[in-house]
Amino acid sequence: MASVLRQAARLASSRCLTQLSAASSTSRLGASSYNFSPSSRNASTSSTIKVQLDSNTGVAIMMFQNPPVNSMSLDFMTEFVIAWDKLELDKSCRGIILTSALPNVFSAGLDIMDMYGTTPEHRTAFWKALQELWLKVYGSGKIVVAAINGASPAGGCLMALSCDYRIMIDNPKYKIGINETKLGIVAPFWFKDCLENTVGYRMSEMSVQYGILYNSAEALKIGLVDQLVPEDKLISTATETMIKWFAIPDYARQISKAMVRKATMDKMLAGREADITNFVTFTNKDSIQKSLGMYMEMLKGRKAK
Ligand SMILES: CCCCCCCCC/C=C/C(=O)SCCNC(=O)CCNC(=O)[C@H](O)C(C)(C)COP(=O)(O)OP(=O)(O)OC[C@H]1O[C@@H](n2cnc3c(N)ncnc32)[C@H](O)[C@@H]1OP(=O)(O)O
Repeated sequence: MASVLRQAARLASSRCLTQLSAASSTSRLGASSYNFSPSSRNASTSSTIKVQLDSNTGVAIMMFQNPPVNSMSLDFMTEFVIAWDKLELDKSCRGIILTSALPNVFSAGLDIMDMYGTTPEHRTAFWKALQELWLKVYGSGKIVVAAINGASPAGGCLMALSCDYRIMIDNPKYKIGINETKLGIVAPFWFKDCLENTVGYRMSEMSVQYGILYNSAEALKIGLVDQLVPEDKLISTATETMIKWFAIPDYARQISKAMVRKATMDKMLAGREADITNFVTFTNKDSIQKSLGMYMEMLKGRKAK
């Protein structure tokens, strides 16, 4: 089966290479060069992001390794974007699987310590980095599959929602959702838009207000994830899924994807500066700082028990 899929991918790949390079100019590409050799499995590791690209299949696996919980700190997001840009420029890469190198957690979302007790300048850089990351993943011309191998709250859920397909380990202990209100903070409009685009208006209305974290079965039921698999099948299923998507000509798929996502991206781009100001102003408030501090204490206290 795997070899048949690989062969199909190679055929599709050779048929679409010209189209892919033409389409690349329409996708959001980054700025650096990244020369994987054309026919082998290549690895690249920064301190928090590990990338493996199989140039035979065109599938790259990008693993988060920012212990203890893959929180999205400014450093993590900066390294993510650098690694992402390199893959975007690599024509042998047609799709990217996002997953975690740590057990039990995909990503704990934004690093609360970057929002708590930091300067407005720091929070401005932090929020810009998040916007940049999201624009790149959501607007990518590549096929992006989330292989969710653990908890995925808030920013972690946003990361998954920005992919084209979500596969999650079938385990009720892993939760995913937009839980910001539980921290006493508000998810920005573009988090909400991504959720709404995926699960619909009514479900997102309930979800963002209550700050609901769904277990894997619930997430599948509402369409927040597309597929559940046993833990030992996660990466193989993600890879096989990706290779099936490769049968679609890239150019047509990329234009279709851009068409579907354009309104959400344009809305965010138009409100980008205001969104940064909102975030900084909001997190300047004493009441919000207090909520964040209490939440961190709760997390640490929970561990002590
Ligand atoms: C108007 C609009 C304007 C805009 C207004 C503002 C908009 C902001 C949008 C925010 C988006 C977000 O993503 S906010 C972040 C939301 N994230 C969360 O709520 C997740 C909180 N974390 C968890 O639930 C758990 O940690 C979980 C991920 C399930 C893993 O559980 P575990 O038992 O394995 O691990 P724990 O013991 O809990 O955590 C291990 C250590 O990691 C720390 N830790 C856990 N999550 C962390 C986090 N997100 N940031 C930093 N540190 C974190 C803990 O404190 C522990 O630190 P030590 O004790 O020192 O080891």
